[in-house]
Amino acid sequence: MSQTTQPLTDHYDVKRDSDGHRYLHPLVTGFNLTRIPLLNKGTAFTEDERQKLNLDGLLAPQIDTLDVLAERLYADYVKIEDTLERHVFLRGLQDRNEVLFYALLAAHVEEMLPIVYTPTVGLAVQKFSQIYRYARGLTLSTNNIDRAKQALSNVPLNDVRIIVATDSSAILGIGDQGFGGMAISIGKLSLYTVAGGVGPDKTLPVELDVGTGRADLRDDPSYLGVKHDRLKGEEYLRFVDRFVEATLERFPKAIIQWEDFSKDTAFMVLERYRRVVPSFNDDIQGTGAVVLAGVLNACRLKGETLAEQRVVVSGAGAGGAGVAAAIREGMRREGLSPEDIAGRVFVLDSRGLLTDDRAMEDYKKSLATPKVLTEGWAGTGLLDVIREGKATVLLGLSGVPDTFDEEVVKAAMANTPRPLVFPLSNPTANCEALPEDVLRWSGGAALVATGSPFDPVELNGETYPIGQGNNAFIFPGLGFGAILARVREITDEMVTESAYALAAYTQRLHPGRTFPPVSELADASLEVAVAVIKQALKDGVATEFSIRGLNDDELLDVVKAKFWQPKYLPFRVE
Ligand SMILES: O=C([O-])CC(=O)C(=O)O
Ligand SMILES: [Mg+2]
Repeated sequence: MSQTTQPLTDHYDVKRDSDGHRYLHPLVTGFNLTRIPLLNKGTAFTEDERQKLNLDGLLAPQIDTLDVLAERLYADYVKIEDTLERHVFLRGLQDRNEVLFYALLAAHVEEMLPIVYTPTVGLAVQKFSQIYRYARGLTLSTNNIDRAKQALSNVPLNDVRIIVATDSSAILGIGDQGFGGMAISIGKLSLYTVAGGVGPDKTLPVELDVGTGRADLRDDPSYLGVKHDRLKGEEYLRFVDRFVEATLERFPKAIIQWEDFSKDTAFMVLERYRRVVPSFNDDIQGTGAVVLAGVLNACRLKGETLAEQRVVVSGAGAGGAGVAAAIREGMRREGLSPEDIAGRVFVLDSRGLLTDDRAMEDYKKSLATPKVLTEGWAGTGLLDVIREGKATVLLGLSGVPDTFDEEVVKAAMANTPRPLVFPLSNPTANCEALPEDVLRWSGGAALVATGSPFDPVELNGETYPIGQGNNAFIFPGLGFGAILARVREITDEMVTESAYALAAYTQRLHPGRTFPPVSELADASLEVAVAVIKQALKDGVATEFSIRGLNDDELLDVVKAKFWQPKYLPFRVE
């Protein structure tokens, strides 16, 4: 094959000058350089670069700085009213000039997170075929899975460290989305960079298009995914095996975050691969950890412990199961026995309380309440469980709006003056209750946190900030710590430590809150990363030598130094 037919995997080297400053040595110049989002600087190419890189005459005469470009883009951005249009605008920028995208995002995290991430990303997933513009990430489908290695070799990156992969079977709370799930992989990775310090050249969104169970998508001529039913059973596993095999070969240092797999595949995929490739499931483990952190903080605000609570988890999918497991682990750490815990954590699916006499999927069995504990109860529906189980904490992971209605909240208030009510499902339309309703019904007494962003609630002259209990507070730091420690495996303890690190961060800096403000996502992630590295060392899964024996402050310095910042590096051709 001639040079020009090679895939574009080597388009630059990052080098250091004699003073240790980084610069880019481009292997591509001229017009092509302006078409590579990781390298394009738009009008910020300097006069010298323009001349040396064959760009002379191709750009506007004006030479801008990154800051000026970001301000100009922001002025355009705010003129757009529709949130999906804003998402498309930002995604377009990401596909054109990636450093500028991250500079803009970093400068407006709180404002733009709801656009690149939940809730707008939910809409972007649903409309993905309509808003699709450029190639980004890796799509494996039944059309090309037999050529997975070739497909991986076409990815224009050489050192991917973090992959977010989805089979789109349970996107957020909105279910099977077929090919559109790619938007969630892209959105999660934007957070890895802006909040988790992983350079965009080290990130790869992956869509595993195994088909869709939705006939409406398959029949839609504008749908861009493969138009057959989902692979199941052996065929499904062989598909994912091939992805993992090809990934291990091409990107041996990569970690995989499994995202939005339905309960039918999430547990199996996690267990099948977590010791083959360092990986974790964001919905089971990330959501579990973030909710544990928020519940610990809310308990402290009440002057109580977690071990004193009685917890109802509404929803037994990946998120619900993960949250129940995390809460149980938290109670175990506070000294409760398995028997004590069994009487304090109640998990409900769409048919009511999981009790051990019921027929159910394997993964639910460990979540079930012993039937004997419910003897004499009036029933096993949500209200019955809250009343009979004396619930003090309500965690919504069902994806069903209005699950936590006034009667439900008042039932919890009969058990405790200040119940924790966390309607956590995403996006906003799938949230179990609106924070302002919960606060109104409880006269401001309930402690409320959600999964999607909500404005503070004003009630009787008081302002209540609504904590965002989203796994965005966990996965960027968890993944970054795992990358820096070069782990062989991501252990459950590493995930649990990330929860305690987030709780500690919040308690230290925002003692009145359940979660930090989203503007501090990156700061919180630094501390999560440190805790994850420490636990990786303790668990003997860290292979990175240079972090051994460092104290907390030294580890924090390492994490900060490695945190990628959006800057245009100078180009040099020798
Ligand atoms: O993406 C989010 O906002 C949180 C999450 O993982 C989910 O809801 O599935
Ligand atoms: Mg998710």
